Amino acid sequence: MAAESTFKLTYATMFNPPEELHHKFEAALAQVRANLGKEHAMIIDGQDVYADEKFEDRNPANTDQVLGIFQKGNAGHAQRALAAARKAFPMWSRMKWQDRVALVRKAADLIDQRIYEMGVVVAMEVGKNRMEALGDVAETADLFRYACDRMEASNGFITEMGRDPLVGFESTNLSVLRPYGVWVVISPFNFPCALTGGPTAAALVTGNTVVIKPATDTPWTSRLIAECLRDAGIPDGVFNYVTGPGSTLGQALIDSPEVDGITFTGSYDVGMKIFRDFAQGRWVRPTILELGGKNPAIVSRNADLEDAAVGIVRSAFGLQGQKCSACSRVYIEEPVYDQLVQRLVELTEKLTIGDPTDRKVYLGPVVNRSSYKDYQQFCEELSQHGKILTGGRVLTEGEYAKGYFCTPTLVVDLPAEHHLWKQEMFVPITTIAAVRNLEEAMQRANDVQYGLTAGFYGSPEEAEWFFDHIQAGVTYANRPQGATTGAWPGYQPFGGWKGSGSSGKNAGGVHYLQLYMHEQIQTRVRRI
Ligand SMILES: NC(=O)c1ccc[n+]([C@@H]2O[C@H](COP(=O)([O-])OP(=O)(O)OC[C@H]3O[C@@H](n4cnc5c(N)ncnc54)[C@H](O)[C@@H]3O)[C@@H](O)[C@H]2O)c1
Ligand SMILES: N[C@@H](CCC=O)C(=O)O
Repeated sequence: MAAESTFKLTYATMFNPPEELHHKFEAALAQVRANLGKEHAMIIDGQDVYADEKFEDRNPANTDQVLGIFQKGNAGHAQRALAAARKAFPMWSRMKWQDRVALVRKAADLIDQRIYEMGVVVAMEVGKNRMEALGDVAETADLFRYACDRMEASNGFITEMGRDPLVGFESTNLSVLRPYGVWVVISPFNFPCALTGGPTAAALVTGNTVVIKPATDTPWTSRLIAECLRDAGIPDGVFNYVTGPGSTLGQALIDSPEVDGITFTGSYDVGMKIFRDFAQGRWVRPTILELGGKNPAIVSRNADLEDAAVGIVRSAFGLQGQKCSACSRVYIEEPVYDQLVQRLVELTEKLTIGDPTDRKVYLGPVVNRSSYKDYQQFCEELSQHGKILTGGRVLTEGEYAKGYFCTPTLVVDLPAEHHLWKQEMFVPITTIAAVRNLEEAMQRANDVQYGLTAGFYGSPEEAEWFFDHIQAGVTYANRPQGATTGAWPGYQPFGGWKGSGSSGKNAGGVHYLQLYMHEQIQTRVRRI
């Protein structure tokens, strides 16, 4: 975002962008549209690699539109990519860390240079509105730079320790964090840029070599990240990009003894399977899992209700509720329940739905037919067991006829024991309940297997109580920019507790890079 020098794009600032940003997005949109339907290769050992089988990447806003043709990589491609990464590891890991930092920074600059093109691809591939799409790309460049900054701030993680109190000897001790080896990054569809690029940058800057496998709904965005890494001059084999189904290609990566560590971001069920499968190796290998969420907002009788309403609606329906951090549950103290619910409905009904590349649109389509069907089934069930206040239907006429468009949905009167209070739906549906007091809200908020993000609206004293009691890795108080969403590297490092994540250290934070390295103590003794 260098051109808009006074404007720093983050998920919290994206609501009033400068006009210039829209002009540049429009220009990039025209260019990308003129280049749809092309075939894209995998990248293994620096070479474009084609598979016998292919798959189509289609636009969820208009499923007639083929965005690109991608390679259906198989177990053989997984082995080739891992072998290339293994071969490159000695050179890359022994390179001065300052040189690795320089290359990763250069890749960040290239991402910035291509931000509009990449933003358009994210919007078309995922269905993100244009500001969310540009945010995903800008976040990626910031994650790259943050990883570089942490490497520098930590002196490459080389730390002088105490000297042994020996008579007649000088004994110096160094703690050196060193890379593990070959790292696999498996990413989800919803943040195809940041959640592919962020772990990749962390793994690379710390000296690991990488194999990237994106979600099958979003292979194009990751191809563009891979191009930025390649064009920055990162040597052949240091990163490799393969595409294909998780159940075959992804599983082959997980099952390989050639993998030294993995970062998986995706659903709880797939993540737990990967965790168990990966544990079948000969020793314990680092497994960073970033999983689902069922993120609550709690609203006290002392809250600023307008801030609460705006923040909840943004977090419930940004990216069509398909953020791990989406606000999918709301607990409101009884005295302000009616007033807040009325305002939530008003704001929800004002949201614009349509082609997400259009600047006026807030909600695009959900990502694929499976999510579209899920939405319809959830709405059917919720209408039987609760009351749908607004939404609850898909749009199928006119401009919506060829896409997966779902109306943003608010539900009340769902019994507290209903399973949809606990299950991640990952579509634009939020359930709302009245609570007698904040203790009841907190008990219900924590009574799920997840612990990713949470939001609170109330007095400053109540907010401190909230932080102290909520079981979640990213927590916000009194934030109209987003009740539970909108974390940014360096500001809100992102990660979850309980079933939402394995490492307990958040991405884009001060403790993250260390997850990609193991410690070696080097003791050097000489007689004096
Ligand atoms: N905690 C976080 O930071 C975070 C961020 C974004 C999304 N998510 C979660 O991701 C989910 C949505 O993304 P999704 O639908 O793409 O998730 P998903 O679990 O369906 O897929 C994620 C990735 O895993 C791959 N995969 C599937 N089966 C595999 C297997 N057997 N072996 C190896 N790889 C396999 C997929 O191809 C994809 O690349 C939600 O649950 C969301 O909460 C979490
Ligand atoms: N950075 C995102 C979370 C990514 C998960 O899907 C947010 O905070 O909204």
